[in-house]
Formats: sequence, C-alpha cells, structure tokens
Amino acid sequence: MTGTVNACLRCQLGDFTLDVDLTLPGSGITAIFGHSGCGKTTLLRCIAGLQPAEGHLSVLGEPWQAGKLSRPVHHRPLAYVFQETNLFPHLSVRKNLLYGYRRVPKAHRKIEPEQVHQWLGLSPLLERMPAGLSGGERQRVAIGRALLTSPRLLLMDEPLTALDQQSKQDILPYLERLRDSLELPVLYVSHSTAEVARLADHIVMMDQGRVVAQGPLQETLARTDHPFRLEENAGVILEGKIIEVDTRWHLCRLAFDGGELWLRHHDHLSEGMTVRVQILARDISLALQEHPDQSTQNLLPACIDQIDTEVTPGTSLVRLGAGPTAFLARLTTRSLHQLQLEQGQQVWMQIKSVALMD
Ligand SMILES: Nc1ncnc2c1ncn2[C@@H]1O[C@H](COP(=O)(O)OP(=O)(O)OP(=O)(O)O)[C@@H](O)[C@H]1O
Repeated sequence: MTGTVNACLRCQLGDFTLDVDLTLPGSGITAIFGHSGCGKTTLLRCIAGLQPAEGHLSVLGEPWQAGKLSRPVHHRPLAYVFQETNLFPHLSVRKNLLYGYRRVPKAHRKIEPEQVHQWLGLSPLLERMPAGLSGGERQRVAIGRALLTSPRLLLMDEPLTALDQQSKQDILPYLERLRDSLELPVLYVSHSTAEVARLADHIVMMDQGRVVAQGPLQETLARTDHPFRLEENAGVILEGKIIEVDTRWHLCRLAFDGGELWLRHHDHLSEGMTVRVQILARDISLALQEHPDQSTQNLLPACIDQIDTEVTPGTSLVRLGAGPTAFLARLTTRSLHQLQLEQGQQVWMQIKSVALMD
C-alpha cells in the first residue's frame, strides 16, 4: 500500500526466529516495544538490509525487498540512530551535520540544514567540537546528521538509553517537535513506557520474534486480550486539554473526550495546553456507587466493555469506556466476583494517580 511501511520478514539467527508482518503508518513515530531479546534490533537490522531476511518490504510505495530483489544497504534511503552517536571527533558540529547532506544529490534533498538547526536547537553548537558536548547535545547532533541525508525512513534504536535522566528530559521536547514536523515514518525502539507514551502515535508489541499487537497507541494499550500485558505497566495513555489551573491546591483540571480529571500542577502547565497522561491499571479501583468521600478527586462513571479474568493468578483486567476513551483497571479476581461485575455494567472508577507524560 502507498503511504505506509509494509514489512513481512523472516530470518533465523541461531535458535532465534524473527517472523513479523507489519503495516505501519507513513508518518509519525511507531514505537517498537518488548522485553529484552524479543527481536527489536533484529527487526530494524532486517529493514535496514544489514541482516538478510526472506519476505518483502516496501516503504512509502517503493519496494525495497520483494522476491529475489533486495536493495543493498546503501540503496535504502534510511537513517539509523543508535545509543552511540559515532560523531566524527575531528569535525565541528557544523561539519558533522553537513557530512551526509553533501553526499545527497541536490535534487533529492528534502531537508535543509536551517530546518534541522531550528528543530533540534543546534545553532549555538555549530562551531563546537563533539568532545565538548554533553551526551544529550551529541545525540541531537547525531539525529540532525541523520535527518540531513533526507531519508525516507528513520530508524532509532534506544536513542536515549545512554543519557542520564535530566538529559533525557531535556531532549524529549526536541523529539516531540520532530514528530510534529517531519513527514516521514520513524521506527523507535525503546524499553521506556514513559518515552513511548510521550512520543509514539503507533505501537508494535513484540514477543519472542513475533508481533503480538500493533495499532494506534491508545487503542492498542487499552486491549486486555493480547499475550503481552505490560504487567505492572498495563494502563492507558490519554490526551487532553488543561482547562483550569488551581494554584492554591497545585492542581490542574484536564478535559478529555469522555470526562475530566485532576492532576498535580507542574510549573510549565498552563490553560489551553494539550498534554498526555498515563493512568496505570493498578491505579484504578472500581465501585458500584459514587463514593461519598469527596477527598477522592478523580471519580468517573464508566461502562465495562470487557473482562479478562486471571491474566495472572488471582488478578483480572477490566476494560472500561468513559465516553469514547478506554481505561484499564486491574483488580483481584476475588473483588471481581464480590462486586459481581459483568460486561455492559455501569460502575465508578476511582483513579488514584494520573502521571503527566511531559
Ligand atoms: N548473530 C546472532 N546469532 C545468534 N543469535 C542472535 C544473533 N543476533 C541476535 N541474536 C539473538 O536474537 C534475539 C533477538 O535479539 P535482538 O538484539 O534483536 O533483541 P532486542 O529485542 O533488540 O533486545 P534488547 O532490548 O536487549 O536490545 C536474541 O535472543 C539474541 O541473542
């Protein structure tokens, strides 16, 4: 299909088999998510042509692999960003950035240096040498250098893993800006649910070389039925708008499609901002009646869509809808029986914690 990335690939590495069939959107960030050793890097290497695989691959309507045809690595217009930045130590930031750009014929250049400087805040760094940069700055330069090759596809393999917590926080707004400005597909491998929640529009969940779920982020995270359940991290992401800032109690009111929630105020939040929040299944409890205790700030009516009992011994997952927005609640199978919950029933969700993803 034009406008998408289609990858139906299979390869064998010793005892490990990668066998995937993916249809991914032609723009935005797709997170590739799964336990260590499930095959995320192998998948990117097959797409890049670094690892031979059987099957077919097309990117935005162009076949990169089909039958006997398999474009070699240097004929696949993609850029690959790793944990390690591999900048040329003897070249300034400006020259590092221009290294790939100059090798792209003028007619094929889609991304210009000024754009990249602006997206990634690189202008103040241009005359500096890589050795004098912080880890986060180096990674911004590496991403900029990758983009200046005007790729049709950007592969990012745990690009933030080597950074400390503060540098990760500092670089995330740049990646968000890229996501909103770039018109190319980005495949982003990460172990961090916070990164995925904040950046991705689409998610592929892998387990033992196979895809166990793929689809739009919010919808896919709200599924209860796939074998990869994120365990402690099961939960949903939702996007909403700040409609009130209550400085007295350090709280903000967030309106989303299906209701309103209170969350803790952070200095950078102001009325009108759109933000993403994560609500974990373990932070929602269910009640049959509206709780009389007014200290429970976040109490929402919802309808039970689906119940998945015994996802692990003694625990069950319940999917609920508040308007069109899906939530997941985790409760003990004993509570499920005591409350006599069933599909289609109206209940109250008590939401104990709402984590801001910005
Ligand atoms: N050259 C190889 N020969 C044999 N097995 C390999 C080879 N390369 C990778 N593997 C195996 O393939 C599996 C998938 O590895 P891969 O690096 O793709 O996983 P991953 O999901 O990216 O892991 P991580 O999150 O730890 O980086 C692992 O079991 C790994 O040991």
